[in-house]
Amino acid sequence: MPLSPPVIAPGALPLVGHAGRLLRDPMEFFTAQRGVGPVVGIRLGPHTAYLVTDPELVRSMLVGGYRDFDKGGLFFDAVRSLAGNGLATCSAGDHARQRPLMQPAFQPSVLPRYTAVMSACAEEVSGAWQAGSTLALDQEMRRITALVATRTLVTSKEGAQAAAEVERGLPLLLPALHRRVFIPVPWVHQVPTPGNRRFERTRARLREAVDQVVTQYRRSGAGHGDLLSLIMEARSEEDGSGLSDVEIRDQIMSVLLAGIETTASLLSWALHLVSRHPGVRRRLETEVKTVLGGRTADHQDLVRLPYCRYVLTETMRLYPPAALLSRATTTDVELAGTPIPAGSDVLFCVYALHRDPQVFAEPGRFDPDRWLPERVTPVQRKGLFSLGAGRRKCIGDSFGLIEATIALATITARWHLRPADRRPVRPVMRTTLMPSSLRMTLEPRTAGSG
Ligand code: HEM
Repeated sequence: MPLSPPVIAPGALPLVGHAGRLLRDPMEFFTAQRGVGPVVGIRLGPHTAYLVTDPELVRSMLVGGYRDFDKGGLFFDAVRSLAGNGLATCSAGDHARQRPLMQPAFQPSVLPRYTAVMSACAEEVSGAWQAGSTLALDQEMRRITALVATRTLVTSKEGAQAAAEVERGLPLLLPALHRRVFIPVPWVHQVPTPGNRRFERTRARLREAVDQVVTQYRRSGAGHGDLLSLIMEARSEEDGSGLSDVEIRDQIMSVLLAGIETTASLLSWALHLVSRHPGVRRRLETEVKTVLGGRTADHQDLVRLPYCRYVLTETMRLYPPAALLSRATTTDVELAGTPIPAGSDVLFCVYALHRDPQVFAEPGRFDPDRWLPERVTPVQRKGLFSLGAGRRKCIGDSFGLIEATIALATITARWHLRPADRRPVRPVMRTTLMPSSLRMTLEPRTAGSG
């Protein structure tokens, strides 16, 4: 194929390029680029990034090309400023060493021990809600996932403090990180404006809290029976070495960020979609009532809640929590006839990829049944990137899905959620994709309402 430079996305302004549109409504902007070409140039000031819009090209990049397309680029450079060099952000070389050391903490045999805790956390938060009250459900979902983190990932007193700092700090840190993605000019973020100072203060508090966790686990020995203990105890099969203190600090930060915010986003969108689709809500309520019959959800229930899973999978298709991801090329490469020099930023927008009508019929429709075993197609399975693909696929995928299934079932068993806002709920990029607002009024489910 003859090589030619990328087509540049229309609408670039002098000096700033596409930065304004990207800051205003990135999902709309990225979705609009599908028709422009499989690889589209995006201008951010003097900088050109490459947006890949073709699902097959993205898969080939993630699966076969993971060394040429390494972690980095606009999105991960920004995340690295918070999460350091943990598993989610490290380069392929570090990843080959870190992933086997992290894997034992996430293997299927350890997950059942967390399910009861997840169930108790969802009961605790949703059990404290008052009938008739109106709540910001996205914040409540973050309360559940932060509580789960403190009771499964890092269970010490210091761990609870670190998770509380994450819960408090994320609403400020994540939108700021998002701005850093599209304004990749370091000095802009170093000017001592009130916003930048708040960012620095919050980040410093978070780092300090996480450092205290590492110090305390080192002093008292791991053995807390939590995920962090498993990570600290892991040893390389090759040379018997474990993770260093700095690596452990970065893993805690990564796991807290990834674990709390992504699952909170998934749950928020699921509650939003279910509240707007009465047919889906009724089927969900029937399944939950039949399976749980008023008792608390446990690990054995997971296989008996398939509709819950289809609802969550479909939610992540329409509103993937990790909606925008990036890579940095480590060598000169070529994608669909476009030459991409080493050191370039390559972006892919999972939200836009999931709305490709070639892959998903009626892509804008919320249809959990498209994931029924008799309906789902290989093209759909391959076109789903909500949990990534290839070697960098989400390590917490089962953990997050179990947590979301249990929380969705627990909330559905207790409550009807009625949207309290007339304004449409819009997707807003705050590093993860969150609803612009999710105020809902709570009505208890009566015995006969399912
Ligand atoms: C259901 C909610 C979740 C979603 C949608 C999600 C999404 C993702 C995605 C898309 C990736 C790949 C990113 C890329 O290719 O650049 C990823 C990686 C990762 N996730 Fe998740 N995640 C979720 C839950 C979790 C949880 C609960 C944890 C930890 C407890 C976690 C920890 C990680 C880590 C450490 C990585 C990096 C893996 C690697 O590079 O080897 N995630 N996640």
